Amino acid sequence: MRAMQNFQPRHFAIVPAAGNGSRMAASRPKQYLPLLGKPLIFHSLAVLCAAPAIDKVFVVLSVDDAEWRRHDWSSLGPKLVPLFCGGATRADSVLAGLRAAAHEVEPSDWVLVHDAARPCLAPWHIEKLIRELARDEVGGLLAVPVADTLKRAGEHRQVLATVPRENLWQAQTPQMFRHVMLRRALEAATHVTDEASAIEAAGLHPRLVEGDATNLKVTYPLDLHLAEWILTNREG
Ligand SMILES: Nc1ccn([C@@H]2O[C@H](COP(=O)(O)OP(=O)(O)OP(=O)(O)O)[C@@H](O)[C@H]2O)c(=O)n1
Ligand SMILES: C[C@](O)(CO)[C@H](O)COP(=O)(O)O
Repeated sequence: MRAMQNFQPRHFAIVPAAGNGSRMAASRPKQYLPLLGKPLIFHSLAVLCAAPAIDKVFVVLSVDDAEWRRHDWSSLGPKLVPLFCGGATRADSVLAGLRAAAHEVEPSDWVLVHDAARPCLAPWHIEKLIRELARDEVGGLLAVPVADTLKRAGEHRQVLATVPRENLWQAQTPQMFRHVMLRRALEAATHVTDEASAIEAAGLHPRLVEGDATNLKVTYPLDLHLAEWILTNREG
Protein backbone atom coordinates (compact mmCIF):
# COMPACT_ATOMS: atom_id res chain seq x y z
CA MET A 1 0.00 0.00 0.00
CA ARG A 2 1.45 3.38 -0.98
CA ALA A 3 1.59 6.36 1.37
CA MET A 4 -1.43 8.70 1.00
CA GLN A 5 0.72 11.68 -0.02
CA ASN A 6 1.79 9.79 -3.16
CA PHE A 7 -1.74 9.00 -4.18
CA GLN A 8 -1.57 9.71 -7.87
CA PRO A 9 -2.85 6.78 -9.94
CA ARG A 10 -0.03 5.00 -11.76
CA HIS A 11 -0.13 3.32 -15.15
CA PHE A 12 0.65 -0.32 -15.84
CA ALA A 13 0.60 -2.25 -19.11
CA ILE A 14 -0.75 -5.76 -19.56
CA VAL A 15 0.14 -7.42 -22.86
CA PRO A 16 -1.86 -10.58 -23.64
CA ALA A 17 0.48 -12.84 -25.60
CA ALA A 18 -0.88 -16.32 -25.00
CA GLY A 19 -2.66 -16.83 -28.32
CA ASN A 20 -1.57 -19.32 -30.93
CA GLY A 21 -2.26 -17.24 -34.04
CA SER A 22 -4.46 -19.78 -35.82
CA ARG A 23 -5.49 -17.33 -38.58
CA MET A 24 -1.83 -16.64 -39.31
CA ALA A 25 -1.31 -20.37 -39.89
CA ALA A 26 2.42 -20.06 -39.21
CA SER A 27 4.80 -22.57 -37.67
CA ARG A 28 4.85 -20.70 -34.36
CA PRO A 29 2.59 -18.24 -32.49
CA LYS A 30 2.56 -14.94 -34.37
CA GLN A 31 3.95 -12.95 -31.43
CA TYR A 32 7.28 -14.68 -32.06
CA LEU A 33 7.39 -14.36 -35.85
CA PRO A 34 10.40 -12.33 -37.00
CA LEU A 35 9.72 -8.67 -37.76
CA LEU A 36 12.72 -6.50 -38.66
CA GLY A 37 15.07 -8.92 -36.95
CA LYS A 38 13.17 -9.14 -33.65
CA PRO A 39 10.22 -11.20 -32.42
CA LEU A 40 7.02 -9.35 -33.39
CA ILE A 41 6.07 -8.76 -29.76
CA PHE A 42 9.40 -7.03 -29.07
CA HIS A 43 8.37 -3.87 -30.91
CA SER A 44 5.37 -2.92 -28.79
CA LEU A 45 7.07 -4.09 -25.59
CA ALA A 46 9.96 -1.73 -26.38
CA VAL A 47 7.58 1.23 -26.79
CA LEU A 48 5.64 0.37 -23.61
CA CYS A 49 8.82 -0.13 -21.55
CA ALA A 50 10.23 3.18 -22.80
CA ALA A 51 7.07 5.14 -21.98
CA PRO A 52 7.87 7.38 -18.98
CA ALA A 53 4.25 7.19 -17.76
CA ILE A 54 4.24 3.40 -17.50
CA ASP A 55 5.60 1.79 -14.34
CA LYS A 56 5.66 -1.88 -15.35
CA VAL A 57 4.79 -4.02 -18.35
CA PHE A 58 3.26 -7.42 -17.55
CA VAL A 59 3.38 -9.85 -20.47
CA VAL A 60 0.86 -12.68 -20.19
CA LEU A 61 2.29 -15.83 -21.80
CA SER A 62 0.75 -19.25 -22.08
CA VAL A 63 1.51 -21.61 -19.21
CA ASP A 64 3.56 -23.86 -21.49
CA ASP A 65 5.26 -21.11 -23.54
CA ALA A 66 8.67 -22.50 -24.46
CA GLU A 67 9.79 -19.68 -26.74
CA TRP A 68 9.97 -16.64 -24.46
CA ARG A 69 13.18 -17.89 -22.82
CA ARG A 70 14.90 -18.36 -26.17
CA HIS A 71 15.09 -14.60 -26.77
CA ASP A 72 17.08 -11.89 -25.06
CA TRP A 73 14.75 -9.24 -23.58
CA SER A 74 17.39 -7.54 -21.41
CA SER A 75 17.51 -4.39 -23.56
CA LEU A 76 13.93 -3.64 -22.48
CA GLY A 77 15.07 -3.07 -18.89
CA PRO A 78 13.55 -3.81 -15.48
CA LYS A 79 9.96 -2.76 -16.21
CA LEU A 80 9.29 -5.98 -18.11
CA VAL A 81 7.60 -8.80 -16.11
CA PRO A 82 6.71 -12.10 -17.86
CA LEU A 83 3.76 -14.00 -16.35
CA PHE A 84 3.15 -17.60 -17.41
CA CYS A 85 -0.56 -17.61 -16.68
CA GLY A 86 -2.43 -17.19 -19.98
CA GLY A 87 -5.88 -18.66 -20.40
CA ALA A 88 -8.05 -20.22 -23.09
CA THR A 89 -9.29 -16.89 -24.45
CA ARG A 90 -7.89 -13.39 -24.69
CA ALA A 91 -10.23 -12.27 -21.89
CA ASP A 92 -9.05 -15.16 -19.69
CA SER A 93 -5.44 -14.16 -20.29
CA VAL A 94 -6.07 -10.51 -19.43
CA LEU A 95 -7.96 -11.47 -16.28
CA ALA A 96 -5.18 -13.84 -15.23
CA GLY A 97 -2.68 -11.01 -15.78
CA LEU A 98 -4.75 -8.59 -13.70
CA ARG A 99 -4.91 -11.12 -10.87
CA ALA A 100 -1.19 -11.91 -11.01
CA ALA A 101 -0.29 -8.21 -11.01
CA ALA A 102 -2.66 -7.36 -8.15
CA HIS A 103 0.05 -7.42 -5.47
CA GLU A 104 1.82 -4.51 -7.22
CA VAL A 105 -1.11 -2.53 -8.57
CA GLU A 106 -3.54 -0.44 -6.53
CA PRO A 107 -7.26 -0.83 -7.33
CA SER A 108 -7.43 2.72 -8.70
CA ASP A 109 -4.28 2.49 -10.83
CA TRP A 110 -4.78 2.56 -14.59
CA VAL A 111 -4.10 -0.56 -16.64
CA LEU A 112 -3.39 -0.29 -20.37
CA VAL A 113 -4.12 -3.60 -22.10
CA HIS A 114 -2.30 -3.91 -25.41
CA ASP A 115 -2.36 -6.85 -27.86
CA ALA A 116 1.01 -8.50 -28.44
CA ALA A 117 -0.25 -8.74 -32.01
CA ARG A 118 -0.14 -4.94 -32.55
CA PRO A 119 3.57 -4.27 -33.11
CA CYS A 120 3.22 -0.74 -34.55
CA LEU A 121 2.20 0.93 -31.31
CA ALA A 122 3.88 4.35 -31.19
CA PRO A 123 4.75 6.58 -28.22
CA TRP A 124 2.17 9.14 -29.32
CA HIS A 125 -0.62 6.53 -29.15
CA ILE A 126 0.14 5.94 -25.48
CA GLU A 127 0.57 9.64 -24.70
CA LYS A 128 -2.72 10.61 -26.36
CA LEU A 129 -4.67 7.83 -24.64
CA ILE A 130 -3.34 8.69 -21.20
CA ARG A 131 -3.80 12.43 -21.72
CA GLU A 132 -7.38 12.21 -22.98
CA LEU A 133 -8.51 9.74 -20.32
CA ALA A 134 -6.71 11.25 -17.33
CA ARG A 135 -9.91 12.71 -15.86
CA ASP A 136 -12.34 10.16 -17.25
CA GLU A 137 -14.37 8.24 -14.69
CA VAL A 138 -14.59 5.09 -16.79
CA GLY A 139 -11.60 4.93 -19.15
CA GLY A 140 -11.53 4.08 -22.83
CA LEU A 141 -9.68 2.83 -25.84
CA LEU A 142 -7.90 3.80 -29.01
CA ALA A 143 -10.14 3.39 -32.04
CA VAL A 144 -10.55 4.62 -35.61
CA PRO A 145 -13.76 5.70 -37.34
CA VAL A 146 -14.95 3.21 -39.96
CA ALA A 147 -13.98 4.52 -43.40
CA ASP A 148 -15.62 2.07 -45.81
CA THR A 149 -19.22 1.41 -46.78
CA LEU A 150 -20.40 -1.57 -44.73
CA LYS A 151 -22.46 -4.52 -46.01
CA ARG A 152 -24.30 -7.13 -43.97
CA ALA A 153 -24.02 -10.52 -45.69
CA GLY A 154 -26.44 -13.41 -45.82
CA GLU A 155 -25.69 -17.10 -45.63
CA HIS A 156 -24.59 -17.28 -49.26
CA ARG A 157 -22.55 -14.10 -49.17
CA GLN A 158 -25.29 -12.06 -50.80
CA VAL A 159 -25.75 -8.52 -49.51
CA LEU A 160 -28.71 -8.24 -47.19
CA ALA A 161 -28.22 -4.60 -46.26
CA THR A 162 -25.90 -1.63 -46.26
CA VAL A 163 -25.17 -0.74 -42.65
CA PRO A 164 -24.89 2.99 -41.92
CA ARG A 165 -21.32 3.67 -40.85
CA GLU A 166 -22.06 6.88 -38.96
CA ASN A 167 -20.79 6.56 -35.40
CA LEU A 168 -19.13 3.21 -36.05
CA TRP A 169 -15.53 2.82 -34.88
CA GLN A 170 -12.99 0.01 -35.06
CA ALA A 171 -11.61 -0.87 -31.65
CA GLN A 172 -7.84 -1.02 -31.18
CA THR A 173 -5.59 -1.33 -28.19
CA PRO A 174 -4.35 -0.08 -25.75
CA GLN A 175 -7.59 -0.07 -23.80
CA MET A 176 -7.23 1.74 -20.49
CA PHE A 177 -9.30 1.16 -17.36
CA ARG A 178 -8.88 1.20 -13.59
CA HIS A 179 -7.54 -2.11 -12.30
CA VAL A 180 -10.48 -2.87 -9.99
CA MET A 181 -13.12 -1.86 -12.51
CA LEU A 182 -11.60 -3.98 -15.29
CA ARG A 183 -11.05 -6.99 -13.07
CA ARG A 184 -14.65 -6.97 -11.85
CA ALA A 185 -15.99 -6.42 -15.37
CA LEU A 186 -13.97 -9.31 -16.82
CA GLU A 187 -14.96 -11.58 -13.93
CA ALA A 188 -18.61 -10.94 -14.75
CA ALA A 189 -18.37 -10.92 -18.55
CA THR A 190 -18.87 -13.78 -20.98
CA HIS A 191 -17.61 -14.00 -24.58
CA VAL A 192 -15.98 -10.58 -24.86
CA THR A 193 -13.24 -9.90 -27.40
CA ASP A 194 -11.96 -6.72 -25.79
CA GLU A 195 -11.86 -5.00 -22.40
CA ALA A 196 -14.27 -2.26 -23.45
CA SER A 197 -16.99 -4.86 -24.14
CA ALA A 198 -16.69 -6.13 -20.57
CA ILE A 199 -16.98 -2.58 -19.24
CA GLU A 200 -19.99 -1.97 -21.51
CA ALA A 201 -21.62 -5.15 -20.22
CA ALA A 202 -21.29 -3.63 -16.74
CA GLY A 203 -23.44 -0.73 -17.95
CA LEU A 204 -20.64 1.81 -18.42
CA HIS A 205 -19.58 3.79 -21.49
CA PRO A 206 -15.86 3.73 -22.38
CA ARG A 207 -14.56 6.77 -24.26
CA LEU A 208 -13.25 6.46 -27.82
CA VAL A 209 -9.86 8.12 -28.33
CA GLU A 210 -9.05 8.53 -32.00
CA GLY A 211 -5.97 6.59 -33.06
CA ASP A 212 -4.81 5.81 -36.56
CA ALA A 213 -4.63 2.89 -38.95
CA THR A 214 -0.91 2.31 -38.41
CA ASN A 215 -1.71 0.57 -35.12
CA LEU A 216 -2.91 -2.50 -37.00
CA LYS A 217 -3.38 -5.98 -35.59
CA VAL A 218 -1.35 -8.70 -37.26
CA THR A 219 -3.98 -11.34 -37.95
CA TYR A 220 -3.21 -12.65 -41.47
CA PRO A 221 0.14 -13.06 -43.31
CA LEU A 222 -0.32 -9.84 -45.33
CA ASP A 223 -0.53 -7.86 -42.07
CA LEU A 224 3.05 -8.81 -41.27
CA HIS A 225 4.25 -7.10 -44.46
CA LEU A 226 2.15 -4.03 -43.70
CA ALA A 227 3.60 -3.86 -40.18
CA GLU A 228 7.13 -4.09 -41.55
CA TRP A 229 6.42 -1.26 -43.99
CA ILE A 230 4.92 0.93 -41.25
CA LEU A 231 7.83 0.43 -38.84
CA THR A 232 10.42 0.96 -41.58
CA ASN A 233 8.84 4.15 -42.90
CA ARG A 234 7.76 5.73 -39.63
CA GLU A 235 9.19 9.14 -38.84
CA GLY A 236 10.26 10.24 -35.39
N1 LIG B 1 -5.98 -17.30 -25.23
C1 LIG B 1 -5.49 -16.16 -25.71
C2 LIG B 1 -5.83 -15.70 -27.02
C3 LIG B 1 -5.27 -14.52 -27.49
N2 LIG B 1 -4.40 -13.85 -26.71
C4 LIG B 1 -3.75 -12.62 -27.23
O1 LIG B 1 -4.72 -11.67 -27.59
C5 LIG B 1 -4.21 -10.85 -28.64
C6 LIG B 1 -5.22 -10.64 -29.75
O2 LIG B 1 -5.75 -11.88 -30.17
P1 LIG B 1 -5.69 -12.49 -31.63
O3 LIG B 1 -5.19 -11.55 -32.63
O4 LIG B 1 -7.01 -13.15 -31.87
O5 LIG B 1 -4.53 -13.59 -31.44
P2 LIG B 1 -4.57 -15.15 -31.53
O6 LIG B 1 -5.62 -15.71 -30.64
O7 LIG B 1 -3.17 -15.59 -31.29
O8 LIG B 1 -4.93 -15.38 -33.07
P3 LIG B 1 -6.08 -16.27 -33.73
O9 LIG B 1 -7.39 -15.71 -33.20
O10 LIG B 1 -5.90 -16.07 -35.19
O11 LIG B 1 -5.85 -17.68 -33.26
C7 LIG B 1 -2.93 -11.52 -29.14
O12 LIG B 1 -1.84 -10.73 -28.72
C8 LIG B 1 -2.95 -12.89 -28.49
O13 LIG B 1 -1.67 -13.42 -28.17
C9 LIG B 1 -4.08 -14.29 -25.43
O14 LIG B 1 -3.31 -13.66 -24.73
N3 LIG B 1 -4.65 -15.45 -24.95
C1 LIG C 1 -8.92 -6.21 -28.73
C2 LIG C 1 -8.94 -6.18 -30.24
O1 LIG C 1 -7.64 -6.03 -30.75
C3 LIG C 1 -9.74 -4.97 -30.66
O2 LIG C 1 -9.74 -4.85 -32.04
C4 LIG C 1 -9.53 -7.42 -30.80
O3 LIG C 1 -10.88 -7.54 -30.45
C5 LIG C 1 -8.80 -8.68 -30.36
O4 LIG C 1 -8.66 -9.54 -31.41
P1 LIG C 1 -9.59 -10.79 -31.72
O5 LIG C 1 -9.10 -11.21 -33.05
O6 LIG C 1 -11.01 -10.35 -31.72
O7 LIG C 1 -9.29 -11.76 -30.61
